[in-house]
Amino acid sequence: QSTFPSSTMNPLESNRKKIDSLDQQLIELLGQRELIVKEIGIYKAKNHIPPLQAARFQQVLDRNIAAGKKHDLSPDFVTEVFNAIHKESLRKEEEIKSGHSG
Ligand SMILES: O=C(O)C(=O)C[C@]1(C(=O)O)C=C[C@@H](O)C=C1
Repeated sequence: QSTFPSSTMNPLESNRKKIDSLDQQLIELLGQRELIVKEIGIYKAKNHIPPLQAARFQQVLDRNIAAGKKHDLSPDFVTEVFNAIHKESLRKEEEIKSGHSG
């Protein structure tokens, strides 16, 4: 096994640090997105607009599949991630609509 200067991390450790930082950013961004979804949910509930907006979600998906390709992310992967995000958006907006959102 190769050794590294004691002052520096080995590549596994340093790459795991990078992943930890990126994961933290992902969570923060998802939290920010979710806050906006809550605002949309309140607006929709007040204005009798259904949570599910299939055409809008298709646009979101298409745009992010295209963006993902530039970063070497497969369309299947981007679709899975955004389906999961969308599912949570709908759960939140339905909760707000039913008045059980606290
Ligand atoms: O754009 C909306 O109407 C939203 O509520 C946001 C959002 C999303 O998470 O992107 C969520 C639910 C809709 O089906 C479409 C899109």
